Amino acid sequence: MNIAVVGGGWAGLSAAIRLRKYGCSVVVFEASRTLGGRARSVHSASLDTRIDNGQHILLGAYTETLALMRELGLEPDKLFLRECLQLDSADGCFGLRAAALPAPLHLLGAILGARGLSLMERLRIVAVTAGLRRQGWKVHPDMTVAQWLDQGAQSDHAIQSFWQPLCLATLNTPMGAASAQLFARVLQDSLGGPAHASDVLIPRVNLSELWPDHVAHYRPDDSACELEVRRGSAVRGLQTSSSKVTLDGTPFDAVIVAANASATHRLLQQLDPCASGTEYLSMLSAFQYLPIATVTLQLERPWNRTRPILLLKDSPQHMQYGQWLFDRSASGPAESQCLLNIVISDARAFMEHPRAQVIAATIDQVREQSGSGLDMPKVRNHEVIIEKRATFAAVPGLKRPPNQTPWPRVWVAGDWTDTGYPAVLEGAVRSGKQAAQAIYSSLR
Ligand SMILES: Cc1cc2nc3c(=O)[nH]c(=O)nc-3n(C[C@H](O)[C@H](O)[C@H](O)COP(=O)(O)OP(=O)(O)OC[C@H]3O[C@@H](n4cnc5c(N)ncnc54)[C@H](O)[C@@H]3O)c2cc1C
Repeated sequence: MNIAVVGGGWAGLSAAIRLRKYGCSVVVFEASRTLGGRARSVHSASLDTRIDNGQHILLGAYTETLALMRELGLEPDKLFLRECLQLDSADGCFGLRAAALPAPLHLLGAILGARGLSLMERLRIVAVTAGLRRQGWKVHPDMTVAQWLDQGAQSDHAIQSFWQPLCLATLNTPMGAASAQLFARVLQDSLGGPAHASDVLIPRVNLSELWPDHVAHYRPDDSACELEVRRGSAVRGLQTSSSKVTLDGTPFDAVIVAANASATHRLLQQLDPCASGTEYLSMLSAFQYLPIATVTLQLERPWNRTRPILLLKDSPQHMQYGQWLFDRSASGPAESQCLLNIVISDARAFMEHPRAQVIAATIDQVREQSGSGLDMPKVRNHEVIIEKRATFAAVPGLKRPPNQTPWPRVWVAGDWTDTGYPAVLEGAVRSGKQAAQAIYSSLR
């Protein structure tokens, strides 16, 4: 079988590996010169080094992603800084750390021992989470995270210090609009699994190098099947017949379109109209998107903070929108030793301000919240990367398309398909694997 994959993001590459393992010949077409899609490395001219398009973290619960890396012969233990769940605010006012106990006691210990929350607030967090577990991690599909927290009698203070950062980091959607069901899925995976599922994994190397760049060398057997990766190769035309699909004039037995939802829409709308095609296309065009901004500061010397990740308190009235601070001296490659990443999820408000002002405010925010005795070294240079369509808005009632399309020999994959996850790496990897399995069992 000769299969085409459109898109060299995590979903497309995951599909390609699985298909090659099944003994198919695969060609991956990637529009960009860099593999990885929304989780890729870029060259920063102002910092004169390679950085990521945005700070990413993975969880111990990302089992398919870790398995895929092992399949490629890579060693996740070396490629990630792995830590048990620990959240600390940069100003030291809030903190929790998973206890060295079996699940779920490790998290019970973390919440009951949390610094900066009253006893009542801690008990209510435990109660609302335990209630969710009893309900099989299911909530009403129309409910927002804000409504769920309100129902769980969470205080404003607990919401601001604990729930809001968690919701924005995992769904990139404000609590008032975010789907409680998708949030519950994240909690289920990280809190409802074994103790290591809630571990936080910070890449030690840049994202494209983590595994996407290794895919072209994947050779699971001695067969003549090839896995070819064509970079800088955007697919523009797609046609199907009962026996073939054709991409820009080249025939294949089938295709997995693993582009983002809007690029996938552009390709699929070229196909012959069919009964359920209109409904399928309308699911693809219904997504709304939200931006993520990453401000990278290059310091004069490494800061060597004790924690690689810290929570920041935002203060919109001062144009301070940073939510998380990553000190790359603890986790990054050698060339990242002096870099700090400040992450701003749902960065719409950040984008409204003049760039110079909002960067100065972000630097002030980090400096002010970093506590005495830990003076931040001088900032030498900075870079800002805004991914305008970082993720789809994880709102309630979203209809997400399945991998199988109404057109014969055409499958799709991506974090936006019906994975049950919000837009995350593990969802993309699982979607790719699922599409490959489906295509193989239907065509062989
Ligand atoms: C700044 C940022 C931070 C994030 N942080 C996290 C995090 O911490 N943890 C986490 O789990 N997730 C995070 N995510 C989400 C994660 O990056 C995505 O869920 C994941 O990368 C999506 O992968 P994908 O393969 O589905 O899609 P994409 O990465 O969008 O891949 C699609 C690919 O298709 C290519 N393409 C499009 N059209 C064509 C065409 N016509 N021909 C050929 N190629 C085409 C594109 O160039 C792209 O490479 C973050 C995302 C961003 C942007």
